[in-house]
Amino acid sequence: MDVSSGSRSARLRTLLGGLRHAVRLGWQAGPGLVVGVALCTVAAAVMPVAAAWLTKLSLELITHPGGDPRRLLTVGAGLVAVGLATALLPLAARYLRGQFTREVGALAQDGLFGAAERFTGLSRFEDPVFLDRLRLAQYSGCHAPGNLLGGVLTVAAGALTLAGFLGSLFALNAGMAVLVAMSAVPALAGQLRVSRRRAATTWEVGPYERREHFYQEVLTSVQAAKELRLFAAGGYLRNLMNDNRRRANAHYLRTDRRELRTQISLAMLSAVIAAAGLGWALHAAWQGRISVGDVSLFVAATAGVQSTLTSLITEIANGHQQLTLFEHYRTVVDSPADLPVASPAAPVGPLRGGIEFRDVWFRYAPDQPWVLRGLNLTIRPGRSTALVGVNGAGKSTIAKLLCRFYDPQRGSITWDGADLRELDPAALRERIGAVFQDFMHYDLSAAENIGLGSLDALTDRERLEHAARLAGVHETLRDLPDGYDTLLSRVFFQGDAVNARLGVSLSGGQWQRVALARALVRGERDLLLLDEPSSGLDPRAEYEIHKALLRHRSDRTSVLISHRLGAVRDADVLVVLDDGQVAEQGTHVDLMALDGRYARLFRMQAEGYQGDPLNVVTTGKG
Ligand SMILES: Nc1ncnc2c1ncn2[C@@H]1O[C@H](COP(=O)(O)OP(=O)(O)OP(=O)(O)O)[C@@H](O)[C@H]1O
Repeated sequence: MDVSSGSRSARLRTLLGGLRHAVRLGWQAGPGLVVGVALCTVAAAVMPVAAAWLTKLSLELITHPGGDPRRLLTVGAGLVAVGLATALLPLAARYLRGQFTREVGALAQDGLFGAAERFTGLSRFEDPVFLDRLRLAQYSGCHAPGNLLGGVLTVAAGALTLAGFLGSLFALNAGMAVLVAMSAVPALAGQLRVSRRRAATTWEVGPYERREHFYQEVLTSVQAAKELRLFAAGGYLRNLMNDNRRRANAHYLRTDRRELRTQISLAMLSAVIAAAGLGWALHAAWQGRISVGDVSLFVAATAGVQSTLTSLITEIANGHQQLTLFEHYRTVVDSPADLPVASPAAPVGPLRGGIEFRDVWFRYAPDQPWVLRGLNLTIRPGRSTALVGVNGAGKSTIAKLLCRFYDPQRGSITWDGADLRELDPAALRERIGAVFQDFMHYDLSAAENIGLGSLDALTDRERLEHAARLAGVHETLRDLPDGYDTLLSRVFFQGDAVNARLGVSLSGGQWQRVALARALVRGERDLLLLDEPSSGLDPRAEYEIHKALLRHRSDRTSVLISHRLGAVRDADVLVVLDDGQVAEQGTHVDLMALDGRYARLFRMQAEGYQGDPLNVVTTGKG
């Protein structure tokens, strides 16, 4: 629910729901800290009152000599204690609040990223609105509960002070007390409007700030540094970064101006009321109805009520803004599953009958073109299937659909006859090993870079080394300064602050082998997806790795994607994709005999290697 829209009562219900959620989160983070902060804040608020009473008592004891001196001593000691408490309590409250904010921030962050991890598909991470929300959720989840606790306590403490001042004013002029109190109503309404606008501004500037952040990252990332320096493109990106900052600032400026206008109106209203009150007080004193002392008390009480009301209203408006922003956190944490999961989900057995795409239509979003248009394809168990086609033909899309990162809009994909939508995605993925085209370089140790493929192998060095050997990268990793424990990163230090050492950077092909090892460490999974697993390898390495993989998976199901037809010609079935459908399929020999697209592409590549070097061609258009 968006708190900036909907009826007033719906908005209120949402805000109250948010408040309950924030309180629950705060309480989970540290009940002791919440109680500690509350006690310190309330105690600090009553200290001035205690000091006033003890001062009054001590003055009375002094002006009435002959009393018990021990009483004066006790009152004096009380005053010292109150003085000390007045100095120390705010410090203790600040310390506890800092600790509370850190604890609740860590808890909220864990909750948020736990929720993000529960999204089984990829579409949320490709949705700019969701990414904007995620950014605000991170901020508000970490800060809102702490700020709300502080706000609630400040309001409670302010209410105590306000009651004292308002009582004094009421004793002198009841009408004036009511008038000052009533002036809080437009002030509160105005400030709430401002806080709603502020929260809306934070949402509106989200896309600009996220883009600004992207440019900042690119301008300082080592991956982009080569191109940006060679192409001298840094200035262009810096301008884009500045442009997004300027746009965000323009939004903030508009909001600041509105806020200024509201606050000027409210300040003038307060001044008019205070002036009217002063006029009444002077007139009453002139006529002898009240004393000069009363005038001074009246002025002090009016100023006290107004300033306390202002700070109370500001706190309430801040709390309102925090709650409005906290809705982003709640929305992410309470988001429904992105892909429907059957309940109960059917078990996923070892692949025996094969995987079938039946009349599969798929596009990434309703406003985007179809990538697959009624695709029919069978992936036979125990066989290797190679997908071939021009750039954008949909090969990687098929690999992602096989992992159920998306669901097709029409048709079905079945695993041994069971629709993937009926299966538990985690159980399905347990049965799959994969190297994706855009595989990750993790700034972690070499062992972790492989072990992430199967967490139970993280501490099993033998398994890690076996996978690395299969991927042909064992010797490289073994010979690193700290072997498999070497950090594969140039942006973080290895070791602690005292013994910090630079990590190591691998070559593109070595990284690709590490990614392959990560897939292979999963062991004998039912399905292995290899999306361009050897594009960065030298020809000899590519040949060796393919031979090793064929040996390793001789009776296993594999889907290979490659533009280098020489690398996949030995696959049991070659599938040529075109226009979102299967254009040709068969063995290399079948397809060469067919003399269709595959044969043309294969001959072009072969000629490229043997003939005129200027005619080197791959299956890609781009
Ligand atoms: N995450 C995505 N969101 C939107 N469109 C996408 C996404 N991924 C791919 N596409 C589009 O889907 C089409 C198929 O892309 P896909 O990556 O499956 O092709 P491919 O055959 O693997 O290409 P290549 O040989 O270049 O790797 C392309 O037109 C691409 O623009």
